Amino acid sequence: MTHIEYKRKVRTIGICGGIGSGKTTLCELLRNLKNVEIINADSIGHHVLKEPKTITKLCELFGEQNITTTNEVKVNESEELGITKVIDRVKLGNIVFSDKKKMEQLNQVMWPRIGDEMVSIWKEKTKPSQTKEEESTLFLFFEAAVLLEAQWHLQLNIWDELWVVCADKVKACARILKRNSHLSAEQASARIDAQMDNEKRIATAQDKKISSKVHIEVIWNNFDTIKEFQDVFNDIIEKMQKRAA
Ligand SMILES: CC(C)(COP(=O)(O)OP(=O)(O)OC[C@H]1O[C@@H](n2cnc3c(N)ncnc32)[C@H](O)[C@@H]1O)[C@@H](O)C(=O)NCCC(=O)NCCS
Ligand SMILES: Nc1ncnc2c1ncn2[C@@H]1O[C@H](COP(=O)(O)OP(=O)(O)OP(=O)(O)O)[C@@H](O)[C@H]1O
Repeated sequence: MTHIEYKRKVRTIGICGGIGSGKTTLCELLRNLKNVEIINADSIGHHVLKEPKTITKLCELFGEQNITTTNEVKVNESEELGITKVIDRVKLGNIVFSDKKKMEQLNQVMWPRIGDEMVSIWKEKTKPSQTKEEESTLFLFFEAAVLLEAQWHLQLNIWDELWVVCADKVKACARILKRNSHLSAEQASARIDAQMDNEKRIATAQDKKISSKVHIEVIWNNFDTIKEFQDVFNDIIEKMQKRAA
């Protein structure tokens, strides 16, 4: 018996950009469109932080008492409770966002695992199926703040486009302070400085190694209202659809 396989056209787009630049806002606008799926690399990272291997490795690096908290969880069918240790992201964040070396140690553990998960998801979404699917192109977005820092633009062979979202530091800092009220101005500023600056990010994305194969879109979001950003967004989507046609 012959099996017919149907392959839907998928266009894979990475969204990167600094903290507070507007990646999530952009994704919220994308969610209103048809044929769009968005995968968030921060969420993949949060799952990776729950893997026993990761917990063991990070406790060795940073000290169990410094980065974990204990949780009461159901351990069996009869609702018995047990204690388990989980990574406390606030504690870990406070350590790594103020210490470049420690951030590098964390990245060495996390980035390969997150990258592997992104490729697995991409393989799943792009594999042929036995049922006839929609003929329209699926736009598969990966929102990954540190996409360029992690070298995923070069290491993961999945991209059709890379979108770089940018906002000036003062703007980004004000947005972070408004959104994360537990952070001080110094902490917000340290988080921005822990990442690539806009200039380097744009230059990295526009480097021939990647821009010769992948469409690069630089998106400035220094606006004070979502309405102003929406106008820019509409234009970007129109061009994205033309490229996919
Ligand atoms: C440091 C951790 C524990 C903080 O967790 P928390 O829930 O507070 O933040 P969350 O994961 O939601 O990230 C929020 C933002 O912080 C910035 N950020 C996160 N990790 C990093 C990093 N390694 N380098 C620079 N900036 C980072 C990004 O802008 C991200 O969008 C967590 O971010 C982490 O494990 N980071 C390492 C893995 C990683 O790089 N994740 C980001 C994938 S895009
Ligand atoms: N054009 C805009 N007008 C008004 N507010 C905005 C605009 N863009 C973003 N914001 C606000 O700024 C804050 C940060 O934006 P957003 O969460 O989209 O950034 P981000 O790049 O996803 O940041 P992070 O990496 O920290 O998750 C949010 O509260 C958002 O509502």
